[in-house]
Amino acid sequence: MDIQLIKVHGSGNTFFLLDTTKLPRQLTKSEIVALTQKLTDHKNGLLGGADGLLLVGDSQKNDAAGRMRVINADGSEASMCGNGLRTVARYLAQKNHAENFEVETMYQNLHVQKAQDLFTGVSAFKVEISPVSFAAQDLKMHFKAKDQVIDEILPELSDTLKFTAVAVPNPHLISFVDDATLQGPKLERIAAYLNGENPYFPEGVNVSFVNLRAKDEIFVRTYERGVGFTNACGTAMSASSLLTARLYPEYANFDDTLSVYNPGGMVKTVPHKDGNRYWIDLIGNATFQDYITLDLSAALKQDFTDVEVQKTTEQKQYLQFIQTITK
Ligand SMILES: N[C@@H](CCC[C@H](N)C(=O)O)C(=O)O
Repeated sequence: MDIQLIKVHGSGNTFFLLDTTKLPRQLTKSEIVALTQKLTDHKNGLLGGADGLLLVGDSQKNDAAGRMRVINADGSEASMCGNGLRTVARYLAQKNHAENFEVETMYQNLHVQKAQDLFTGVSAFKVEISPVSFAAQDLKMHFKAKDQVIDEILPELSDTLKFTAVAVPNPHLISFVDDATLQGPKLERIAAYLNGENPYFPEGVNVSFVNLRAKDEIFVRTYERGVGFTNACGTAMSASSLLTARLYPEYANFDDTLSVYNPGGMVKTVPHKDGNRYWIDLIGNATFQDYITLDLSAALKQDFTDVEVQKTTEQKQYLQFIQTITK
């Protein structure tokens, strides 16, 4: 069976996007896991691999333009993906000739909207990141007698770093650090531990270090659950922006725009608060790099010899955009 994929990225967070409505039959769970692992493998995968697979389907209740499922590189399914949602929004916008609509995700329909191009040929979308929760049960977090962790030292992880745990709705553990710590080995040590067998986050957690750069400017480095280090994680950047406004009001205000730099580029975010409800707007590129046709059974054997690839010029333009920003 031939399948069509698009290799896409948001801030260098890379995915293969598959419109499952175009398949003659639906894929089984084990085919989805195996296909993701074979495609995304950075050594032997397709086109240098990727960080995950995005499945675009029909909205189940028919109250959204489509549905997004997110499969991490290791085959686990995530409840949300901010960078991926921008590319799915662009895909559905083109498919349905619409600019402003909702996309169904695991827990909630989310509002998405076309935004102004970031640069010539660099399409951008604004997506809603929601629902937000600090509750241990939503994070599937188990620190003794703690219902939430907000800006506290967790001696189980580090004697000096303060952490905040927040679900948006996928789980994030975030620490604000200085420049040396941002680039140092602690992030990998802590994140690799929490994404292996451990009593605190048995289902794993995305871990980010954030550096406050200037008013309305932060840098975020993330080690993702189910993937490892990625160039950027949209939900992590959104959660980090919200925490900047909540914990460091001298660096950001709710309802104001932040520039969030990351190893793969830059996005804009706007954290919002209404009583106890938080949400974030995430605005950034939705880049389509390659249109791909391949045979499913060959792909499941990691045989990519007969794959047809049509490269776009969008990555060239994205790299030009990157030249215009200072990290
Ligand atoms: N890269 C994504 C997040 C993908 C899911 C994450 N690894 C998880 O398991 O929660 C983003 O841009 O938000």
